[in-house]
Amino acid sequence: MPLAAAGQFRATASLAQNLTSCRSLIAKTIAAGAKILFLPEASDYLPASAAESLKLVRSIAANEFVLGLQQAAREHALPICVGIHEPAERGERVRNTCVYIDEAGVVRHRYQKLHLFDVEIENGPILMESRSVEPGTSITPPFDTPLGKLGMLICFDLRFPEPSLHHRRKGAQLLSYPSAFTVPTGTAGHWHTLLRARAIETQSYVIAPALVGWHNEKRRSYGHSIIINPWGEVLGECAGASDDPINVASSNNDSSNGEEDICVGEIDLGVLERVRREMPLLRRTDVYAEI
Ligand SMILES: O=C(O)CNC(=O)[C@H](CS)NC(=O)CCC(=O)C(=O)O
Repeated sequence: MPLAAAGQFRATASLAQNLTSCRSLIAKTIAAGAKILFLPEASDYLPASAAESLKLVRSIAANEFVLGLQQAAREHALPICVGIHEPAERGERVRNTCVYIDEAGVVRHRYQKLHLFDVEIENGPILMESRSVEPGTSITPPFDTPLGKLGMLICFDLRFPEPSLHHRRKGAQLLSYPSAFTVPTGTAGHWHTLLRARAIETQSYVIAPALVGWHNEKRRSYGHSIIINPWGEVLGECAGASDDPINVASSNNDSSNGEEDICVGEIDLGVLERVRREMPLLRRTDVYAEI
């Protein structure tokens, strides 16, 4: 059965450093024999502020991080699905997008994050994504990959069942959620619970690669990149953020604490068909609205 890989690393504001980390995840993916690699949200850079994001953002064609991944995809004939930033058409904002690079190194599909993370949680994260990010306005239809039909969503989208059910109705077999989940919400169980719910209710594979560790003095991500099957079972999972104190400058690319890693899972569409056949989820759209 073909393997999918989900990678995690500690992104910083350096595109070059992040490319180096992702190249090492690509090497691990090849060594594991996986046929497709999923990389986290904001893999090109994790900014410390909206101003820094505007300074770092560039178009796909001029993004050295994406160009490097395209070259690696071509070299290894490895499709790569990755979260990045793109400039918005106008205004002082960027787009939070996910692109699918095929085995020839061509950017074939893109999706722009629909739901933005604006939260002010006591003793928790205060993040206002909509200040710097322009929300998407459409769902990219599921498309063929060597492992099955893929529907792309991003991070905070995982809290909303509607777009994943929409993908399922359109034929998706795999759902991807590249993420940069916060530590307080991850520790509360939201990451595992919601992702397993999305897998169980859509009877699909869920692949969620996540950033991990300290990105800058203020921001740390939860990690726990994960692959879940249509029965809700966890097939593979990476470690969480280590308890190391803030160590932004020296610790990137340091895989010794286990943060930079991949997990893999077998994608068996026979299992998916069996789950869907054995437990048909027939909706009562005569009673409530179809999504
Ligand atoms: O685009 C960037 O620069 C990086 N983007 C992110 O880190 C995004 C928006 S701040 N993070 C999340 O959506 C976390 C959601 C989350 O943690 C939850 O739902 O609990």
